Amino acid sequence: MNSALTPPELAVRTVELRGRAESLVNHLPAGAPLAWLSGEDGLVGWGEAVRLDLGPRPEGTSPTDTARFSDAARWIEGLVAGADVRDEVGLPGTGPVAFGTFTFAPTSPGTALVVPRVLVGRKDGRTWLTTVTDTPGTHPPELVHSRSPARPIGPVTWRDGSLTPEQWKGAVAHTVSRIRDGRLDKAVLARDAVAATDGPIDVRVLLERLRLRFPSCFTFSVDGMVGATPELLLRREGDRLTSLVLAGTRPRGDDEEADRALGEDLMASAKDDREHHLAVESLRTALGPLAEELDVPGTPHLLRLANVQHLATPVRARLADGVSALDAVAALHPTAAVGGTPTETAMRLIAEVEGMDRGGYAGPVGWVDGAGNAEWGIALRCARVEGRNARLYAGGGIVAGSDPDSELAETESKFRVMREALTEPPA
Ligand SMILES: C=C(O[C@@H]1C=C(C(=O)O)C=C[C@H]1O)C(=O)O
Repeated sequence: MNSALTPPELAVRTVELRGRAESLVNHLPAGAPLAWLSGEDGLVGWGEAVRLDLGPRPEGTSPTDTARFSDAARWIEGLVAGADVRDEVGLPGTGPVAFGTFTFAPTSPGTALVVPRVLVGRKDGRTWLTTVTDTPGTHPPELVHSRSPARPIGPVTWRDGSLTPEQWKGAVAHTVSRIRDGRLDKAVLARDAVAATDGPIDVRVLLERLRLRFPSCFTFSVDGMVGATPELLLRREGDRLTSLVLAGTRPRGDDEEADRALGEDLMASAKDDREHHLAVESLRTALGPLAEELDVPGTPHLLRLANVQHLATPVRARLADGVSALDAVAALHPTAAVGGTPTETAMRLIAEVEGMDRGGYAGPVGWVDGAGNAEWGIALRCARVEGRNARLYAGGGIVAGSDPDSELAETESKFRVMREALTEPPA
């Protein structure tokens, strides 16, 4: 547990910036950038005005324990209550903003919230600058930095993660047999792969490649977790909540005909329909008690990304009075798109058979502002970047009809997001 559960008082200023149309990534200094980008819009931040590190809960804690979310919510409330805020823009993402990464499991280290010293944001053509200092009327030293050019990423070597592909297929087969025995309906199994290069990885290079290649996704960088997720756990604007449930996957085809055939096969597949249905129902069950209105379409649509296609269901809700974004995150995580059904049985199986700690992978990643607006994605298509190494993660939903070879191929399609961000030659 962090000693700083009572945050310091901060002076927060947001002003509009005019005539800035360049990529938000260009504003970032080297180092540990904070980012949440969707096409041209989003937030980037640097410097640390204040941070909260939440350590792992003790072994034996229930896998569905939500203390890390309530601790974070309390800390943010204190921070906002004590802040001196002057915000002349007043949009979601202005004023005080905390970026965060929550671990998938409560017993893993790595949950952190960071309030940057400097933030640049853009939404619908409006750009703003927020600075955070300890004394009103001052500028943080991080405001002015010389723009260092992005450092190219050198040649990358790869090694297996915690399990070899054969071992991982064994874990899938074991999971299928548990599902057929009737012990659970679905579990999402993931694997890792490790990249090493010749010098510190400049996260700005990854961010720019990911943002351009996946404009409909959320490209993120928070405390070492870097990726481009298509899955929005929730967006909160006022009392409106939106979410996008994804489950059910095919690769993209090599030509238009093959691509269409793969999409049609996905839309007609009973196995994928079941996987998707379980993910949607887990969201409905979790959100129901928090919502005044809940709109869940009956059938999914096809979402095409550069590397894969998914079954997708967009959900809308109006939140009941007093329900915060982090209350909703705590209730929703983990959906059956990344955990399984029943949740607790699936979480225990995942811990038993994956042979790795997921850390922030498949956990919530995103930001929340002082007015309670927020965007939290599920940290997928991502890696933990540390120095010259990156540990990539990818998984897939296992149900009674799953085949280990196809599941392995699906994880390879999902790894491509970060593999190509690491190895794409400069344009
Ligand atoms: C688990 C991942 O993705 C999730 C699992 C999916 C599936 O099983 O079809 C699809 C989208 C995501 O909800 C991942 O990308 O690692």
